[in-house]
Amino acid sequence: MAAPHFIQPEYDLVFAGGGTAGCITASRLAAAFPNLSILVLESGPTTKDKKEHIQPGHLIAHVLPKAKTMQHVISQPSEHVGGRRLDVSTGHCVGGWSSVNWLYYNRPSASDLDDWVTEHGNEGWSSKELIPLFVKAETYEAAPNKPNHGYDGPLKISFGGHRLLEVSKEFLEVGLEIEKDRPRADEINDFTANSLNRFANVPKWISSDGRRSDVAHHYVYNKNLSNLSVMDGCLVNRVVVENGVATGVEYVFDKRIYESSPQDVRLVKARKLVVVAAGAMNSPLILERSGIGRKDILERADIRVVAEVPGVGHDYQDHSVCLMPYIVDPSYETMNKLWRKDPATWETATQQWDKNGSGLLGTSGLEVAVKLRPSPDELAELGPDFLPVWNEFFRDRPDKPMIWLSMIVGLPADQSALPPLDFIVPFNSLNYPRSRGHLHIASADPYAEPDFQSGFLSHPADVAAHRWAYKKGHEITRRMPSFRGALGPAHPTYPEGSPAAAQMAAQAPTPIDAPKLTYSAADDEAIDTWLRNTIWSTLHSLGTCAMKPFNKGGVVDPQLNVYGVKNLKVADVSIPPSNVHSNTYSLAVVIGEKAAVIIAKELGGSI
Ligand SMILES: Cc1cc2nc3c(=O)[nH]c(=O)nc-3n(C[C@H](O)[C@H](O)[C@H](O)COP(=O)(O)OP(=O)(O)OC[C@H]3O[C@@H](n4cnc5c(N)ncnc54)[C@H](O)[C@@H]3O)c2cc1C
Repeated sequence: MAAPHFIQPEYDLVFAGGGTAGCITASRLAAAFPNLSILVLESGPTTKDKKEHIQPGHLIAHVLPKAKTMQHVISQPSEHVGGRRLDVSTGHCVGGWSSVNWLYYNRPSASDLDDWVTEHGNEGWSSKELIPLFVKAETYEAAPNKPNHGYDGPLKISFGGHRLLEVSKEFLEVGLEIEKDRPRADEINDFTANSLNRFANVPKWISSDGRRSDVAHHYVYNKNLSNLSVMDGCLVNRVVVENGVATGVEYVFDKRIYESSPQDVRLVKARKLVVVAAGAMNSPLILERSGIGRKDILERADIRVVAEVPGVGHDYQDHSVCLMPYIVDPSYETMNKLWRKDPATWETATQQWDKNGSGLLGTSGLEVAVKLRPSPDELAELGPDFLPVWNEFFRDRPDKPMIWLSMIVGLPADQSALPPLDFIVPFNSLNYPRSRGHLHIASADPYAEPDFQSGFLSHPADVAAHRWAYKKGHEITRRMPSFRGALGPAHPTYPEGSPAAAQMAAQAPTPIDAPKLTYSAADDEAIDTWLRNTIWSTLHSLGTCAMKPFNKGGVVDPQLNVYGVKNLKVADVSIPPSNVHSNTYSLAVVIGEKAAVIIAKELGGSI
């Protein structure tokens, strides 16, 4: 299909990328300045009124290999991950990752944000200044009258149309029983240390009537703003910079969406400002294609240097994740029954959702979590590789967890490649990995694969943290009454004769009061090898256009201006200068809101 758009030659503001932060900033500005013309160019397809973007349980559609709503970014092979090339996908549609993500509601610690000021010099980005923006964006249906939550913002947060599956309940019950120092809480998102070491049923970015709280439907489609044009299938190649000023962008109609569109390069001018909001996996690539980046990287791709900004794409960060798939008794309700379209489950779920948004289609199957910060005894278990990181980074920051343990009630993969069983997947997401990667262009072609390295497990402390947390997850899961065994090939292969190896063969739950497994050095080595062969990304890529001083590797200043170019900003999850412990949707939302405030002020108004 050829692209149907009519795009004017000039707008006041042009956005490269119509994802989470981009849609929010553009929508807030369009509403506040009715005379301002705003264009958003989004490379992915429209999401309007499509069930796979509205029904949370339908998210499996985006996991399928041929899904056009995801862009698969493949890393270079690395010895640290067993020589594998990792697929770190990113949302590729209007609404970006907010339209395809797993809907788990999670917020950073206050110190994660305060570090951006105290360590990286970004005035205006402290927790005190940002928390009101978290509050402004949400309607917290999960509980009334909670401090630091909002009750009239665009994005609804609740437990979804399906509050807690039986298997999730078991996870909480067993966790509470064997982790006596980690009690139950009804809130683990209050920005403080009170959120740590507590088991909780977590709310989701889902309204209580079972609908995904994406930004496309809640900031754009429902607003009908006549001065805001969001064009799908428009792939931005580069920002045009003339005499040090960004004056517009060049784009092509994305052939992955509009297959028969001619590939001629089009130009749209920006009278006031260009905002790059293409996400952490694409914003640095747009800058580099525009001639903004490290000199040798630009020259290698035959691109004229417009501004030498060596920090572009330099410090890729993420949360590496360790997934632990287990089989559960078929009598339990799991998302696998829905995802493989078991006729009875699908029919019931459809009826329930059509009636009032309830049932399995009203959840993502991600319902429980505990944010783990090790006790002194546990620090000893973590061993000498982790201790220096504890002393240097964690010890004096009591609101920072090391890792969070959560669980998906289902194995989220192409179901046609799986046996027709019921699974649960506990997983550990490492909060502040020491490992770093990079993301650069390898060519000037906007469709070309980038030069990407995740950096995962290149620091021994990260391996130690994952090894420790894997054992913790296993101790809980093997005691759950629904447990029917580990999915063999997806767990460590221990040396013959070790107690851990015997346990791997178990197909029935372990008594709750059984002693914890002990692991030999050889067992630990088996876990490390398995980690390297299976570690993956939580898909929380960030930091590739960091907001830091220029001489410390920064790409943008605290007003989000790209160093060395006028009228050009970056606004998305590529700008955090350091990691946060939480998932990153809440962060993208607050960056979108903050960017709107900054730009509104520069335009002589306020939001
Ligand atoms: C599968 C998945 C599950 C996740 N689960 C959770 C979760 O449960 N909870 C949570 O808090 N976070 C989750 N996240 C992360 C979170 O959703 C993202 O970090 C956040 O939404 C990113 O927002 P952003 O604005 O930085 O980028 P995006 O939302 O990705 O926006 C960037 C947009 O730019 C577009 N674009 C890219 N290149 C170009 C170009 N050249 N021209 C034009 N357009 C372009 C992209 O298509 C995209 O729409 C998940 C992410 C993924 C991928």
